[in-house]
Amino acid sequence: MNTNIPPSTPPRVMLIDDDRDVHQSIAVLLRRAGLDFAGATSPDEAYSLLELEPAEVILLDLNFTRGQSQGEEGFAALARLLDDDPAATVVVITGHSGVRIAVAAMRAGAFDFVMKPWRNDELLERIHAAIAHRQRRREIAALVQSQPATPDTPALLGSSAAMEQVRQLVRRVAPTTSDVLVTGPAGSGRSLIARTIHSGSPRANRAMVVIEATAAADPTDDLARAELARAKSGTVLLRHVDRLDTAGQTRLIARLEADMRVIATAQSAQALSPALRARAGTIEVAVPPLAAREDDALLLARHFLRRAARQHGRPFEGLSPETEALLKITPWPDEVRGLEQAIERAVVLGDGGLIGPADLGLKPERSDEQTPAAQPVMLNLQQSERGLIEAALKRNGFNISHAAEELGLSRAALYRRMAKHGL
Ligand SMILES: Nc1ncnc2c1ncn2[C@@H]1O[C@H](COP(=O)(O)OP(=O)(O)OP(=O)(O)O)[C@@H](O)[C@H]1O
Repeated sequence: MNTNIPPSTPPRVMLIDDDRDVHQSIAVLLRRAGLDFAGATSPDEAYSLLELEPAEVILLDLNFTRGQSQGEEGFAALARLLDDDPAATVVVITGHSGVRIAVAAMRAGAFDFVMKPWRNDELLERIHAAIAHRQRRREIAALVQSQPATPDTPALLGSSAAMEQVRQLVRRVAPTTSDVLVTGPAGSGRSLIARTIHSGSPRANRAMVVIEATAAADPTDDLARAELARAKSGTVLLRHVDRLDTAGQTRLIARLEADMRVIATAQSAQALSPALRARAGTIEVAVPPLAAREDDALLLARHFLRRAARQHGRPFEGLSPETEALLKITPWPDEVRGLEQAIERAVVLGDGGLIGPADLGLKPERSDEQTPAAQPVMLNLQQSERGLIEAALKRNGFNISHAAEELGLSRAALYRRMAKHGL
């Protein structure tokens, strides 16, 4: 989750409420008070927006479904907001008779509450108190923390039951020092989950060392050896341990220190030797493919669209209804990464209007066909490789070492491929 707030900008307050009239009146109030307003009409939209830009204070309405007054959805959102950012400063909005609910929300980690209908001066007072609290916390954290904090880990988005289970497991294992094996298809978010586990761990104030397992096991790779040594008494992310044969896996085990926390990624635990499974596979976190995540593909597509539009300074209208329908049923080669790249391509190459199926390489649904309704047009190997390299370079701010590490290549191999593709 992105928690870095530039110090000089006006404090940002996010409202999560399904009522557009409430948005309008609070937006006016906050802007007059010199604050920056951001609005989300659902918790899912809020997680995505907060990932792109953090807020000093979050105003959270507790009831989203008409007729509900017990605040279950609001409490679930409160838990998730604090889970994504334990320093989140949340002020809950409750109905006028909701004292019991307000108390429960504060016990659950809310900073404060306001009751409907509120007086504007009282609401502003609460917001300013929350902003001051958040800033004090940040100052104290800076004083206490002598080491630079771990870089922000992007939030793990998705609201399907399958991802909720993953999130629960991550929450449980993160604060321990257990070794973890993260399994799932390539591009499904295994590394992101590894980073999330690390950032929730007692060792989070030390950087996690990320190494391709093939390099870590290579006796001639002195750089990888030195990197691995840095992870002593810390945490190492060993990517793609299943790319090693049994001998390689044995060499790898020999290099792992007893007090290193190992988080490894693989397609499945099957390819691991019993010895490596014993060392690195104490707990398995299985990442489901997008196809098993209900409507998460759509939620992620909207998020990637917002992010790409912001990153590349492109206006965006959104996804066309046809695209949205197809996104729910389309299998993506390379999973979340494939979807992320397709959206970024569409934003960069598009004209800023609605994104149609063709912009994502999707074939419109044809009712007369027996074959699955939509298949992304597979790019040829050359294009895919170029796309992967370009995206890795961008993601890593054109840092060759980091991009090479992410791609599982040596720096030299990455340079060769960049030259081949004219990058
Ligand atoms: N649930 C998610 N929410 C937001 N972003 C996600 C999610 N899952 C994956 N991503 C993004 O998708 C991209 C691919 O994820 P990641 O690199 O973690 O996959 P991976 O399984 O480790 O892939 P590989 O091992 O093949 O490189 C990353 O940019 C990551 O931030």
